[in-house]
Amino acid sequence: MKIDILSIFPEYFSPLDLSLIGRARSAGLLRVDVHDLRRWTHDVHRTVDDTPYGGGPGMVMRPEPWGEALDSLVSDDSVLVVPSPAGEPFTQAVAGELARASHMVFACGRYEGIDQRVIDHFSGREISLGDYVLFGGEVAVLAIVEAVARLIPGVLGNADSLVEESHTDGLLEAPVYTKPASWRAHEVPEILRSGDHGRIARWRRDRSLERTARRRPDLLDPDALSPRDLAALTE
Ligand SMILES: Nc1nc2cc(Br)ccc2s1
Repeated sequence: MKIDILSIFPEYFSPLDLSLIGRARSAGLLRVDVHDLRRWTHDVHRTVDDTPYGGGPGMVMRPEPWGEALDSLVSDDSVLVVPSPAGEPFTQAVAGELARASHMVFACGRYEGIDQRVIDHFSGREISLGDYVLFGGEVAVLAIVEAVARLIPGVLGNADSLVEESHTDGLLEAPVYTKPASWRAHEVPEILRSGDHGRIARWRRDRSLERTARRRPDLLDPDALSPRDLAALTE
């Protein structure tokens, strides 16, 4: 997969050189290029913003630099993602969808946002990480790139990790434990040390259902649960 990121703060993306993503880039599984939007300005001050039509506080990002930048990066196979507080919710399902794209272009807005005509002209997909407002799209792009990159075959060393993690099956993942068996008088649940993999799998499913019902009842779809699952929720 090829990823292009446009921002007035390209240095925000140095973390993408680290760890798994850094290794994926070195292995050729992923190519990430970051571009300074000011490269497509032509005035001495390299201006990227102006006052909003209709008045109101703050500044809006001008369409011209975005238009020239996106003309040079976007093709018919590209998916343009524009992080925005007004976007569709970013979910694991959306991450899975984006992971199938061959080319993603991310437009990082700042100030009050990007002139809407840019997003409309390039059929950008506005995506929100949650109901809060950041200073810009850069932090959101880091999160989206990480969530998508780990779904690309070969990026995550152990693909099994994808199977039981939160949201893969629509539920929150069960709690996890490691050695020592006793830590500050807190014991690891005995069943996890039993070696009975069938009972362990059931225990984890029950904990996942309980945790989801308690913290994120909105994720529960009773029609998608087995009678055994429903029984676990009513115990
Ligand atoms: N939650 C989010 N806040 C923002 C703010 C700006 Br400015 C641009 C993108 C995003 S995504």
